[in-house]
Amino acid sequence: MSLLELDDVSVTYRIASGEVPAVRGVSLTLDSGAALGVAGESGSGKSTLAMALLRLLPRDARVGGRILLDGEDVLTMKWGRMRAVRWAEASIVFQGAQHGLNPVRRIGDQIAEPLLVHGLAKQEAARKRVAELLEQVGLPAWRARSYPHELSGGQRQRVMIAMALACSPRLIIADEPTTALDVMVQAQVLSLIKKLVAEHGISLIMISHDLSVLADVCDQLAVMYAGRVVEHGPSREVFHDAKHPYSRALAAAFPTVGDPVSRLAPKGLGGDPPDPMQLPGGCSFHPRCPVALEECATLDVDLWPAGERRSAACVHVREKEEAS
Ligand SMILES: Nc1ncnc2c1ncn2[C@@H]1O[C@H](COP(=O)(O)OP(=O)(O)OP(=O)(O)O)[C@@H](O)[C@H]1O
Repeated sequence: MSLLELDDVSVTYRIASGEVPAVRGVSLTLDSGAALGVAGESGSGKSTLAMALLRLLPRDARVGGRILLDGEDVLTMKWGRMRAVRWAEASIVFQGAQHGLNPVRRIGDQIAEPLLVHGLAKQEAARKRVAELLEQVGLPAWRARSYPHELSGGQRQRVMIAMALACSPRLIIADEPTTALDVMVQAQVLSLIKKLVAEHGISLIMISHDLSVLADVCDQLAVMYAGRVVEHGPSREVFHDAKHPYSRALAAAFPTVGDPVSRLAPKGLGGDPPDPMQLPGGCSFHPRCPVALEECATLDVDLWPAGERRSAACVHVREKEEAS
Protein backbone atom coordinates (compact mmCIF):
# COMPACT_ATOMS: atom_id res chain seq x y z
CA MET A 1 0.00 0.00 0.00
CA SER A 2 1.14 3.56 -0.66
CA LEU A 3 2.21 5.59 2.35
CA LEU A 4 0.45 8.63 0.97
CA GLU A 5 -2.38 8.85 -1.51
CA LEU A 6 -3.85 12.11 -2.78
CA ASP A 7 -7.11 11.77 -4.61
CA ASP A 8 -8.47 14.79 -6.49
CA VAL A 9 -7.18 17.25 -3.88
CA SER A 10 -8.17 20.88 -4.29
CA VAL A 11 -7.56 23.93 -2.10
CA THR A 12 -9.43 27.21 -2.43
CA TYR A 13 -8.65 30.30 -0.36
CA ARG A 14 -11.59 32.59 0.38
CA ILE A 15 -10.55 36.22 0.26
CA ALA A 16 -12.53 39.48 0.26
CA SER A 17 -12.57 39.75 -3.53
CA GLY A 18 -13.55 36.12 -4.17
CA GLU A 19 -12.02 32.66 -4.27
CA VAL A 20 -8.43 31.68 -5.11
CA PRO A 21 -8.25 28.17 -6.57
CA ALA A 22 -4.65 27.46 -5.45
CA VAL A 23 -4.65 23.67 -5.97
CA ARG A 24 -6.92 22.01 -8.52
CA GLY A 25 -7.62 18.28 -8.66
CA VAL A 26 -4.22 16.86 -7.71
CA SER A 27 -3.94 13.06 -7.54
CA LEU A 28 -0.59 11.54 -6.57
CA THR A 29 0.78 8.58 -4.63
CA LEU A 30 3.97 8.11 -2.66
CA ASP A 31 5.32 4.68 -1.79
CA SER A 32 7.03 3.94 1.49
CA GLY A 33 10.70 4.93 1.30
CA ALA A 34 10.25 6.81 -1.99
CA ALA A 35 11.03 10.48 -2.70
CA LEU A 36 8.65 12.66 -4.68
CA GLY A 37 9.65 16.08 -5.98
CA VAL A 38 7.05 18.79 -6.58
CA ALA A 39 8.24 21.47 -8.98
CA GLY A 40 6.75 24.69 -10.30
CA GLU A 41 7.19 28.44 -10.37
CA SER A 42 6.17 30.71 -7.53
CA GLY A 43 2.40 30.65 -7.07
CA SER A 44 1.84 27.24 -8.69
CA GLY A 45 0.38 25.86 -5.45
CA LYS A 46 3.30 23.77 -4.14
CA SER A 47 3.35 25.10 -0.58
CA THR A 48 -0.44 25.10 -0.37
CA LEU A 49 -0.44 21.42 -1.32
CA ALA A 50 2.31 20.64 1.24
CA MET A 51 0.44 22.43 4.02
CA ALA A 52 -2.81 20.69 3.09
CA LEU A 53 -1.12 17.33 3.68
CA LEU A 54 -0.72 18.12 7.38
CA ARG A 55 -3.75 20.41 7.69
CA LEU A 56 -1.56 23.43 8.35
CA LEU A 57 -3.53 25.78 6.10
CA PRO A 58 -5.15 28.97 7.42
CA ARG A 59 -8.85 28.88 8.26
CA ASP A 60 -9.86 30.65 5.06
CA ALA A 61 -8.68 27.65 3.03
CA ARG A 62 -11.19 25.01 1.93
CA VAL A 63 -9.75 21.60 1.08
CA GLY A 64 -11.52 19.04 -1.09
CA GLY A 65 -10.72 15.47 -2.15
CA ARG A 66 -9.00 12.79 -0.07
CA ILE A 67 -5.56 12.64 1.53
CA LEU A 68 -4.78 9.16 2.87
CA LEU A 69 -1.71 8.77 5.09
CA ASP A 70 -1.12 5.07 5.65
CA GLY A 71 -4.80 4.51 4.86
CA GLU A 72 -6.08 7.15 7.32
CA ASP A 73 -7.92 10.16 5.91
CA VAL A 74 -6.03 13.25 7.07
CA LEU A 75 -8.91 15.57 6.21
CA THR A 76 -11.39 13.86 8.54
CA MET A 77 -8.94 13.01 11.35
CA LYS A 78 -9.79 14.27 14.86
CA TRP A 79 -7.52 17.14 15.99
CA GLY A 80 -5.86 15.06 18.73
CA ARG A 81 -4.86 12.41 16.22
CA MET A 82 -3.77 15.08 13.74
CA ARG A 83 -1.43 16.63 16.32
CA ALA A 84 0.12 13.22 17.00
CA VAL A 85 0.56 12.59 13.27
CA ARG A 86 2.44 15.90 12.83
CA TRP A 87 6.03 15.31 13.93
CA ALA A 88 5.54 11.70 15.01
CA GLU A 89 4.55 10.35 11.58
CA ALA A 90 5.07 13.19 9.17
CA SER A 91 7.04 16.37 9.69
CA ILE A 92 7.77 19.41 7.64
CA VAL A 93 10.94 21.46 7.01
CA PHE A 94 10.25 24.97 5.77
CA GLN A 95 12.49 27.28 3.78
CA GLY A 96 14.40 29.98 5.65
CA ALA A 97 15.34 28.21 8.89
CA GLN A 98 15.70 31.50 10.75
CA HIS A 99 11.90 31.77 10.89
CA GLY A 100 11.40 28.25 12.20
CA LEU A 101 13.62 28.56 15.26
CA ASN A 102 12.96 30.43 18.47
CA PRO A 103 15.81 32.97 18.81
CA VAL A 104 15.87 32.92 22.62
CA ARG A 105 15.92 29.16 23.20
CA ARG A 106 18.92 26.87 22.97
CA ILE A 107 19.09 24.56 19.94
CA GLY A 108 19.08 21.39 22.07
CA ASP A 109 15.88 22.38 23.90
CA GLN A 110 14.15 23.08 20.60
CA ILE A 111 15.14 19.73 19.10
CA ALA A 112 14.09 17.91 22.29
CA GLU A 113 10.70 19.61 22.46
CA PRO A 114 8.72 17.30 20.15
CA LEU A 115 10.15 14.25 21.96
CA LEU A 116 9.06 15.60 25.33
CA VAL A 117 5.70 16.92 24.10
CA HIS A 118 4.77 13.60 22.50
CA GLY A 119 5.99 11.69 25.58
CA LEU A 120 8.53 9.78 23.51
CA ALA A 121 11.41 10.43 25.90
CA LYS A 122 12.17 11.76 29.39
CA GLN A 123 14.77 14.52 29.97
CA GLU A 124 17.91 12.36 30.06
CA ALA A 125 16.92 10.18 27.08
CA ALA A 126 15.89 13.30 25.14
CA ARG A 127 19.33 14.84 25.80
CA LYS A 128 21.03 11.75 24.41
CA ARG A 129 18.71 11.70 21.41
CA VAL A 130 19.50 15.37 20.71
CA ALA A 131 23.24 14.58 20.63
CA GLU A 132 22.55 11.66 18.26
CA LEU A 133 20.37 13.82 16.00
CA LEU A 134 22.95 16.61 15.85
CA GLU A 135 25.57 14.07 14.86
CA GLN A 136 23.26 12.68 12.16
CA VAL A 137 22.93 16.11 10.58
CA GLY A 138 26.68 16.76 10.81
CA LEU A 139 26.83 19.07 13.85
CA PRO A 140 28.85 18.47 17.04
CA ALA A 141 26.86 17.57 20.16
CA TRP A 142 28.02 20.73 22.01
CA ARG A 143 25.95 22.77 19.55
CA ALA A 144 22.92 21.78 21.68
CA ARG A 145 23.90 24.65 24.00
CA SER A 146 24.05 27.23 21.19
CA TYR A 147 21.41 29.80 20.33
CA PRO A 148 20.20 30.12 16.70
CA HIS A 149 22.10 33.40 16.10
CA GLU A 150 25.38 31.60 16.86
CA LEU A 151 24.87 29.33 13.82
CA SER A 152 25.24 29.92 10.08
CA GLY A 153 22.24 29.63 7.74
CA GLY A 154 23.32 26.14 6.66
CA GLN A 155 23.79 25.02 10.28
CA ARG A 156 20.36 26.35 11.19
CA GLN A 157 18.83 24.41 8.30
CA ARG A 158 20.60 21.28 9.63
CA VAL A 159 18.99 21.96 13.03
CA MET A 160 15.58 22.18 11.35
CA ILE A 161 16.24 18.82 9.72
CA ALA A 162 17.27 17.35 13.11
CA MET A 163 13.98 18.65 14.55
CA ALA A 164 12.05 17.05 11.71
CA LEU A 165 13.84 13.73 12.34
CA ALA A 166 13.42 13.83 16.14
CA CYS A 167 10.35 11.61 16.42
CA SER A 168 11.51 9.25 13.63
CA PRO A 169 8.71 10.16 11.20
CA ARG A 170 7.89 8.00 8.20
CA LEU A 171 7.43 11.03 5.96
CA ILE A 172 9.29 14.32 5.73
CA ILE A 173 7.96 17.22 3.67
CA ALA A 174 10.76 19.62 2.74
CA ASP A 175 9.49 22.92 1.32
CA GLU A 176 12.35 24.67 -0.53
CA PRO A 177 14.78 23.46 2.17
CA THR A 178 17.85 24.96 0.50
CA THR A 179 16.50 28.06 -1.24
CA ALA A 180 17.90 30.60 1.22
CA LEU A 181 21.38 29.01 1.24
CA ASP A 182 24.37 29.74 -0.94
CA VAL A 183 25.30 27.21 -3.59
CA MET A 184 28.02 25.30 -1.70
CA VAL A 185 25.93 24.98 1.45
CA GLN A 186 22.90 24.07 -0.64
CA ALA A 187 24.80 21.10 -2.09
CA GLN A 188 25.85 19.96 1.41
CA VAL A 189 22.30 20.14 2.79
CA LEU A 190 20.94 18.31 -0.27
CA SER A 191 23.41 15.47 0.12
CA LEU A 192 22.51 15.30 3.82
CA ILE A 193 18.81 14.97 2.95
CA LYS A 194 19.61 12.27 0.38
CA LYS A 195 21.73 10.34 2.89
CA LEU A 196 19.16 10.51 5.69
CA VAL A 197 16.31 9.42 3.43
CA ALA A 198 18.34 6.47 2.12
CA GLU A 199 19.70 5.40 5.52
CA HIS A 200 16.47 5.68 7.49
CA GLY A 201 14.01 4.57 4.80
CA ILE A 202 12.06 7.81 5.26
CA SER A 203 9.67 8.89 2.52
CA LEU A 204 10.23 12.39 1.24
CA ILE A 205 8.21 15.05 -0.51
CA MET A 206 10.50 17.82 -1.61
CA ILE A 207 9.27 21.09 -3.05
CA SER A 208 11.34 23.35 -5.27
CA HIS A 209 11.15 25.56 -8.31
CA ASP A 210 14.47 24.00 -9.36
CA LEU A 211 13.88 20.83 -11.38
CA SER A 212 17.60 19.92 -11.35
CA VAL A 213 17.67 19.77 -7.53
CA LEU A 214 14.58 17.58 -7.45
CA ALA A 215 15.89 15.28 -10.19
CA ASP A 216 19.04 14.83 -8.09
CA VAL A 217 17.24 13.91 -4.86
CA CYS A 218 13.88 12.37 -5.84
CA ASP A 219 12.71 9.22 -7.66
CA GLN A 220 9.49 10.76 -8.97
CA LEU A 221 8.62 14.26 -10.09
CA ALA A 222 5.33 16.10 -10.31
CA VAL A 223 5.40 19.42 -12.16
CA MET A 224 2.68 21.89 -11.14
CA TYR A 225 1.33 24.80 -13.11
CA ALA A 226 -1.51 27.05 -11.93
CA GLY A 227 -2.52 24.59 -9.22
CA ARG A 228 -2.54 21.45 -11.33
CA VAL A 229 -0.08 18.65 -11.98
CA VAL A 230 0.83 18.96 -15.66
CA GLU A 231 3.48 16.24 -15.77
CA HIS A 232 4.40 13.27 -13.62
CA GLY A 233 6.96 10.50 -13.91
CA PRO A 234 10.41 9.19 -12.93
CA SER A 235 12.43 12.29 -12.08
CA ARG A 236 15.43 11.84 -14.36
CA GLU A 237 13.17 11.08 -17.32
CA VAL A 238 11.05 14.15 -16.65
CA PHE A 239 14.15 16.30 -16.21
CA HIS A 240 16.04 15.08 -19.29
CA ASP A 241 13.10 14.37 -21.57
CA ALA A 242 10.11 16.40 -20.44
CA LYS A 243 6.87 15.78 -22.33
CA HIS A 244 5.04 18.95 -21.31
CA PRO A 245 6.32 22.24 -22.76
CA TYR A 246 6.17 23.84 -19.31
CA SER A 247 8.37 21.13 -17.74
CA ARG A 248 10.77 21.51 -20.67
CA ALA A 249 11.06 25.24 -19.98
CA LEU A 250 11.61 24.63 -16.25
CA ALA A 251 14.29 22.03 -16.97
CA ALA A 252 16.02 24.45 -19.35
CA ALA A 253 15.92 27.15 -16.66
CA PHE A 254 17.93 25.01 -14.21
CA PRO A 255 20.18 22.74 -16.29
CA THR A 256 22.44 21.64 -13.43
CA VAL A 257 22.09 21.42 -9.65
CA GLY A 258 22.43 24.83 -8.05
CA ASP A 259 23.96 26.42 -11.17
CA PRO A 260 24.33 30.06 -10.05
CA VAL A 261 24.02 31.52 -13.54
CA SER A 262 20.88 29.65 -14.53
CA ARG A 263 19.29 30.56 -11.17
CA LEU A 264 19.08 34.16 -12.28
CA ALA A 265 16.30 33.84 -14.85
CA PRO A 266 14.20 31.02 -16.25
CA LYS A 267 15.43 30.99 -19.84
CA GLY A 268 12.92 30.13 -22.53
CA LEU A 269 9.92 30.92 -20.36
CA GLY A 270 8.42 34.29 -21.19
CA GLY A 271 5.63 35.99 -19.27
CA ASP A 272 4.32 35.37 -15.79
CA PRO A 273 2.23 32.59 -14.32
CA PRO A 274 -1.49 33.43 -14.44
CA ASP A 275 -3.45 34.94 -11.56
CA PRO A 276 -5.41 31.95 -10.20
CA MET A 277 -8.51 34.15 -9.98
CA GLN A 278 -8.29 34.89 -13.71
CA LEU A 279 -7.11 31.68 -15.28
CA PRO A 280 -7.08 31.68 -19.06
CA GLY A 281 -9.59 29.39 -20.76
CA GLY A 282 -8.47 26.05 -22.18
CA CYS A 283 -4.99 24.98 -21.09
CA SER A 284 -3.80 27.45 -18.42
CA PHE A 285 -0.30 27.42 -19.94
CA HIS A 286 -1.36 28.22 -23.52
CA PRO A 287 -0.63 32.01 -23.46
CA ARG A 288 3.05 31.25 -22.63
CA CYS A 289 3.37 28.01 -24.55
CA PRO A 290 5.82 28.02 -27.48
CA VAL A 291 4.01 25.14 -29.19
CA ALA A 292 0.37 26.08 -28.47
CA LEU A 293 -2.24 25.21 -31.09
CA GLU A 294 -5.40 27.17 -31.72
CA GLU A 295 -7.46 24.56 -29.88
CA CYS A 296 -5.35 25.00 -26.69
CA ALA A 297 -7.25 28.24 -26.00
CA THR A 298 -10.44 26.24 -25.44
CA LEU A 299 -9.35 22.66 -24.76
CA ASP A 300 -8.08 21.71 -21.30
CA VAL A 301 -6.45 18.28 -21.55
CA ASP A 302 -6.24 16.07 -18.43
CA LEU A 303 -3.12 14.11 -17.55
CA TRP A 304 -2.61 11.62 -20.35
CA PRO A 305 -0.37 8.52 -20.31
CA ALA A 306 2.96 9.39 -21.93
CA GLY A 307 5.01 6.21 -21.80
CA GLU A 308 5.69 3.84 -18.95
CA ARG A 309 4.76 5.35 -15.54
CA ARG A 310 4.61 8.79 -17.13
CA SER A 311 1.82 11.25 -17.80
CA ALA A 312 1.46 14.79 -19.12
CA ALA A 313 -1.46 17.18 -19.63
CA CYS A 314 -0.81 18.44 -23.14
CA VAL A 315 -2.68 18.13 -26.42
CA HIS A 316 0.55 17.20 -28.23
CA VAL A 317 1.10 14.29 -25.87
CA ARG A 318 -2.47 13.15 -26.33
CA GLU A 319 -2.22 13.33 -30.13
CA LYS A 320 1.04 11.39 -30.15
CA GLU A 321 -0.27 8.69 -27.84
CA GLU A 322 -3.53 8.41 -29.79
CA ALA A 323 -1.60 8.02 -33.03
CA SER A 324 0.71 5.29 -31.67
N1 LIG B 1 -3.42 32.61 2.63
C1 LIG B 1 -3.69 32.84 1.34
N2 LIG B 1 -4.79 33.54 0.98
C2 LIG B 1 -5.08 33.75 -0.32
N3 LIG B 1 -4.34 33.29 -1.35
C3 LIG B 1 -3.23 32.58 -1.04
C4 LIG B 1 -2.85 32.32 0.31
N4 LIG B 1 -1.69 31.60 0.29
C5 LIG B 1 -1.37 31.42 -1.01
N5 LIG B 1 -2.28 32.00 -1.81
C6 LIG B 1 -2.31 31.99 -3.29
O1 LIG B 1 -2.37 30.65 -3.71
C7 LIG B 1 -1.59 30.44 -4.87
C8 LIG B 1 -0.57 29.34 -4.62
O2 LIG B 1 0.37 29.81 -3.65
P1 LIG B 1 1.50 28.87 -3.04
O3 LIG B 1 2.24 29.67 -2.01
O4 LIG B 1 0.91 27.58 -2.62
O5 LIG B 1 2.45 28.62 -4.32
P2 LIG B 1 3.94 28.12 -4.37
O6 LIG B 1 4.05 27.36 -5.64
O7 LIG B 1 4.29 27.40 -3.11
O8 LIG B 1 4.75 29.48 -4.47
P3 LIG B 1 6.10 29.90 -3.72
O9 LIG B 1 7.20 29.10 -4.36
O10 LIG B 1 6.20 31.37 -4.02
O11 LIG B 1 5.90 29.60 -2.26
C9 LIG B 1 -0.95 31.79 -5.19
O12 LIG B 1 -1.72 32.44 -6.16
C10 LIG B 1 -1.02 32.54 -3.87
O13 LIG B 1 -1.11 33.94 -4.09
